[in-house]
Amino acid sequence: MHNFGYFEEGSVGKVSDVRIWQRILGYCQPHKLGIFSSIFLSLLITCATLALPRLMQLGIDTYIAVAGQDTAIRLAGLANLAFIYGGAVLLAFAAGFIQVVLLEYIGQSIMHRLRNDLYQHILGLDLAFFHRHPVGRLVTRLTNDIQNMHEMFTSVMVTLCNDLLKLVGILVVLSFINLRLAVVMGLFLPLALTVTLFFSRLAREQFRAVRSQLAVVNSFLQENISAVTLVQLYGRELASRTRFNVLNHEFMQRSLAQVRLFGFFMPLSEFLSSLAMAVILWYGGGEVLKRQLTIGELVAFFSYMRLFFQPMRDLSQKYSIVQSALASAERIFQLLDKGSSIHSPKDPLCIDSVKGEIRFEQVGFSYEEDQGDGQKEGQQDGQGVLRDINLQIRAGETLALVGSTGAGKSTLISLLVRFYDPSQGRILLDGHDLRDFAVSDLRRKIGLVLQEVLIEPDTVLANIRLETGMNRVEVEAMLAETGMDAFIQRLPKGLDTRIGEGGLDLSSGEKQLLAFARILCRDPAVLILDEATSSVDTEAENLLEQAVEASFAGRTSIIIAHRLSTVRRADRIVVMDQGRIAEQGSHDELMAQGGLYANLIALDLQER
Ligand SMILES: Nc1ncnc2c1ncn2[C@@H]1O[C@H](COP(=O)(O)OP(=O)(O)OP(=O)(O)O)[C@@H](O)[C@H]1O
Repeated sequence: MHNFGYFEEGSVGKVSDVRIWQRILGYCQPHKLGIFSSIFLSLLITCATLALPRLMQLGIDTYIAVAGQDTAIRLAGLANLAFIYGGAVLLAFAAGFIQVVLLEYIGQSIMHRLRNDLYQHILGLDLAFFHRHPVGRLVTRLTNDIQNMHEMFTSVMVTLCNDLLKLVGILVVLSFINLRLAVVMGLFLPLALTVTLFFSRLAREQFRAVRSQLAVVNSFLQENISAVTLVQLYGRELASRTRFNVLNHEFMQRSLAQVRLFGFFMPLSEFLSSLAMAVILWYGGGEVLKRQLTIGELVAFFSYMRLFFQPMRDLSQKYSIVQSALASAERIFQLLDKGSSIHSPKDPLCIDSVKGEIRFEQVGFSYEEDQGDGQKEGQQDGQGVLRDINLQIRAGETLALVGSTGAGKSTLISLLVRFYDPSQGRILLDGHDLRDFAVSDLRRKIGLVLQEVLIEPDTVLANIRLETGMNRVEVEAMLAETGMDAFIQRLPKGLDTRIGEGGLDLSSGEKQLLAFARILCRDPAVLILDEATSSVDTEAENLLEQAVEASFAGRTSIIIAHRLSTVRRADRIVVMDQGRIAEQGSHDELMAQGGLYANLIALDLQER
């Protein structure tokens, strides 16, 4: 059964939407020559196909249905015509082949560019966007939606172009042969068109109904089979079977409705075509008797009418594919138009070296949720995740952030590297608002080591230096200085060990060390560390602690601390609670206060 394209969220593209077409044409622009060549090939194919009935007519009228001519001459004439007929068939075949390859190439190139554009765009979007859009949907944009458009560019465009030309061509040729008969045939066109469009709409709805019911059946199966232990434990087999039976029955009903529709349309289209033949037989036959039409012309008419109905059937199906491709295009372009809320200024500050003094002034923040209607809703009835944060961190100071789960520590750090901007107040680096720096420059100056590490399939050296341009000797010196060379020496080929896909799999401790080395390559003025909550092996942990200590010297450092040893080492400890700074001071001062910090220590900072 025909696939009517991929649909999502019940959306269907409007074929009349000019803006979408304009943007699609924008992507076609570099392939103008190829597209024009393909249209030219369409013309060739149409001419060659339409010549066939005409050659048949010539054969009948000039050589077969005439009396009194020498048989040898007639046979020679027929042989010539057969030769030309064969040539036309060959031409249509060759042009068709070249056209398919050409359009496939154009389609693939356009999709390749679109996929790249989309991926590049997605990578540049702010984190808030990713919290609002599930990853699965974004992957769908890059796969199914693009595939949908590809289908339109290749299979549909070929047939659409050829079919439309063929329809017009047939009407023109028919009117040359016999205008009155052509007009009679032309009356069938609106009827056939209406039936086809009506069918394509119904078919699309049926197709979507079947697909959505299939999704229901699939998710039921997934849920129930994965929870089969519970189904058996609570004796829910009968209830589960009954529910499945209902869903399964509905699926069968919808599938059968679709089959009935196809079963009706296919003969209907055949019926219309045969009806047209009957009219030609009656009216055209009469014209032959009145000597207004030759036998050859009548035969040609029959052949043209056969040719006429095939494209009509094709068009009904292709129209649906175009609609679903346009819906895909609309979703893709919407995504491409989505701007990031984190911008670099037009004229960013250019300061080569910063000292690393940080100031939070009346900072407030809430994760906003887009309600889809442009309205933004703050969390907890306007109560932000961070509130009234006033904090000054001196250049070179080591600050430990502690607090229970959900206190807002990670959020505070996210604001520092501009994953988000504060909803209120401002954050200053060396007296300059963070928003005055270029985002990439800021993220080089403020290095954040996260617990997740993105490994690229390459050597350890390449993974450490990334795009910094640091040479091998410099990397080795940095590793030796921080004591991390011991980690490298443990690897089979040292810095040249291949890791990631197809290479060595690093342990979580080793990954942490790599992430740390990576940040140090950028020599950031401010170093931020989210201390590992998961346990890493003791050797890696020791190495990491040693490296952290070495790299904290002379740098502003902020660490989300989960270990007692870390907080003791810090110059100052900031305790967060429900989005506010609850306490701050040295370990001894805070212990003496006997407040929140003392409680956390009693739990050994266990609330990770
Ligand atoms: N992307 C997000 N969207 C909405 N709310 C979020 C998001 N990230 C965190 N939150 C909420 O913000 C609050 C603060 O979270 P945050 O991760 O900053 O706390 P934390 O102190 O770092 O906690 P933990 O130690 O568990 O990491 C929590 O209530 C959390 O549920």
